[in-house]
Amino acid sequence: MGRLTEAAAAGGGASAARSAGSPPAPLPLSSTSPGCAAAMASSEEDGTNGGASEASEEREAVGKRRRLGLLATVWLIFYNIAMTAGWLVLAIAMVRFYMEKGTHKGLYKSIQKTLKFFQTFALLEIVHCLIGIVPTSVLVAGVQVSSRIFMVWLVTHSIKPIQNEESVVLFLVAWTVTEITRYSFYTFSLLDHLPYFIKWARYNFFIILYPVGVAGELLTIYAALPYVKKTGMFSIRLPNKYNVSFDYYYFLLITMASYIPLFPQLYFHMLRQRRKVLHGEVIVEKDD
Ligand SMILES: CCCCCCCCCCCCC/C=C/C(=O)SCCNC(=O)CCNC(=O)[C@H](O)C(C)(C)COP(=O)(O)OP(=O)(O)OC[C@H]1O[C@@H](n2cnc3c(N)ncnc32)[C@H](O)[C@@H]1OP(=O)(O)O
Repeated sequence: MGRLTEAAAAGGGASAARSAGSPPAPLPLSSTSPGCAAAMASSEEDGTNGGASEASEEREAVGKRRRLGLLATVWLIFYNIAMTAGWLVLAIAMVRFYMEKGTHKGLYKSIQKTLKFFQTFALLEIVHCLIGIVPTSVLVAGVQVSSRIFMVWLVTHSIKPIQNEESVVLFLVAWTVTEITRYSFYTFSLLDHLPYFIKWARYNFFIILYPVGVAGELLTIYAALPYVKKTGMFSIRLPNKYNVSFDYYYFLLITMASYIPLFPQLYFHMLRQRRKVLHGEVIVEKDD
């Protein structure tokens, strides 16, 4: 999935096209949606964007609402508020647990229902992309959400002996901070009242939280390997009437290996988004 990325000086043409109502199209791995970028002049990193930029942002927001339609906007506001609230509840529960017990042991068990509910609910993000109410790439959202669902249901929920690993806390904290920031970013954006610090947090926290989260996930899968090998869980052995075999142990190894090509793509995608949104660069991406 090779691609050429060119960062150019900010320009408003594409943005104007979107504001005029051009439909959102499914995008390649990196979203090329110029929404924020075109609206923001490059002086924005320090939060001192001038009146012209604010007017431009306002026009952008009006265009975005028109493009989305009322029903989709209302739904997304509801969805993002619900998700922000859900992850906030999770954050509070984790802090309270640690303050009361002074250990991370038992933390996963105490928050697992809320985690499973809200992370599974996030499958709707793929639906949002598929039906075109958000311009995120289906592939980006798909990799992001499916790897989380996999971690929640097929690793941490299914393999009880690893639930007290420190690495579980690592990815839980990274996910929670990320999602509170991300969903509140979307909510305030849709309401046209985006505080600069939320925008800043959305496009800076990931620099640390993404590697921390991925490290937590990989270490957790690694910790699960001996148990999976010993029990043969989720594995199908030959001979059987379908003549099919599947080894969950090797599946986990392959999944771990797949982080090597996939994670850098997501990380560099976010770095490009950061340049676009915070520095006003327009990123033009072409398939090779
Ligand atoms: C079966 C097993 C499979 C296993 C596979 C294994 C391989 C996995 C390898 C990789 C693993 C990653 C694991 C992840 C770990 C973590 O999460 S660790 C914690 C740190 N994480 C992060 O920081 C996550 C960062 N990721 C994101 O922010 C996003 O999820 C994204 C999917 C990468 C997309 O970001 P981006 O391209 O910036 O797009 P969006 O933010 O989605 O925005 C594009 C436009 O769409 C609008 N929009 C999107 N969603 C909404 C919404 N819900 N409501 C309203 N609007 C939305 C958004 O505003 C943008 O609009 P414009 O401004 O108009 O462009």
